[in-house]
Order: sequence, then structure tokens, then C-alpha cells
Amino acid sequence: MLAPGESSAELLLRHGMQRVPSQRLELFIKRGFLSTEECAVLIDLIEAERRPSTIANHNGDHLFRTSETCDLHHDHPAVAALDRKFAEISGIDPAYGERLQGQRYEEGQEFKAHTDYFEPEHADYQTYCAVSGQRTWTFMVYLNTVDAGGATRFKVIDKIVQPERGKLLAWNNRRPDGSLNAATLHHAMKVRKGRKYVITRWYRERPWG
Ligand SMILES: O=C(O)CCC(=O)C(=O)O
Ligand SMILES: [Fe+2]
Repeated sequence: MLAPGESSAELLLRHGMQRVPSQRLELFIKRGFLSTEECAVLIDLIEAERRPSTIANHNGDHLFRTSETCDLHHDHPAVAALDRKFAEISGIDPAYGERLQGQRYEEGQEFKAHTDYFEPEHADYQTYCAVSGQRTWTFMVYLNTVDAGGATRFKVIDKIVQPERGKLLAWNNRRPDGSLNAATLHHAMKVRKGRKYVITRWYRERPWG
């Protein structure tokens, strides 16, 4: 039995995800998770309602995350459908997920190397983690194939994932023993040509709320 808020390598493999070979990090990829039509509807939603992206552990670098963000509303049928697909593939109850969030990157925009978990020593740790706990797994889907640039680079394990329409990426932010895994460090590299759209689902240790 999996703890709530947790996925597992075994489950993801059973659901057709492929593991990126690495001893240091549980990272999985699945092509064709979303269809062209599903991606198109979700891109329209991001276009309709975007705002500048923010970061939790601010480090004073105003160019650290230059993309735009869109909070997706679960009452929209396309968002509800995506929510169900994430639940199905991850095995995680949607109640443990943060709200689905879209990102749009223009040419030259990026999200510099970061981890998705919250730094326990950071002053705002309690603000972000008191209710729902730490982030557990990240599931992220690329909604389009970018003309140039925009790859997600996991530099500790030297893996670069190219954005490709409908491709799903998932990783465990912690090691199997539950400790935070610094090898999850990743960089959404600058888009060089065209735009990039992604949607991310971050799961927590406890129900979101
Ligand atoms: O856009 C990407 O490739 C990664 C985005 C990301 O790491 C994040 O939003 O936390
Ligand atoms: Fe991230």
C-alpha cells in the first residue's frame, strides 16, 4: 500500500511510463499522454488567463523565473479531465495535489535551476508547508513542441528532456527513504524560438487546502 500523496516506480512502469536510467533520481517519461486536441484546449485556457510567475524561495534574482503562470480551474471540463488522467497514472488522490498550474514561456524566458521541494531552512517554509506538508511528486506535461530551446535539464544526472506535445514527465522529489533529493535540480532552459506551454501538478504529503 502506498502512503497517501505518494506514487511509486512500480506503478508508473505499470502505467506505461519509462524510467530514465539513474541511480540518483526516480524520473519517468511518457510520450503521448495527451492528444493534440487536449493540448490545444489547454493552451487556449493558459492564453486566456495568465499572470507573471512567482517563486516561493525568492533569492533576489528577478530573472530567475520569467515565464507566465495560469491557475487552472477544475470546473472546466478539460481541466477536470486532465485532473483525472493525473490521478489515474500517478495513483495519487487528487485531494493531495495543488491546483493545476499552466506556464507559458516566450522566447528568452526560463526558470533557472531549482528544486520543487521547499527548503526546510528557508524563512517561509512554514508558510508553504504547515498545512499540506512537503511536495512529494511532480507531474508535468508539455502542451507543445517548441521550435527551439525550452528543454528541461536535470543537470545533476546530466539529462535533458525536450519539450514535445503531449509528453509527460514525472519525478519523485525525495529519495526512497523520504529525504529531499537534491538530484532533482532542474532548469527550464530558455525558449529560443516559438513559445512553450506546460501544465504541472505538484503533490503533497497531506491533502491540499
Ligand atoms: O517548464 C519546465 O520545463 C519546468 C517547469 C518547472 O520546473 C516548474 O514550474 O517547477
Ligand atoms: Fe520545477
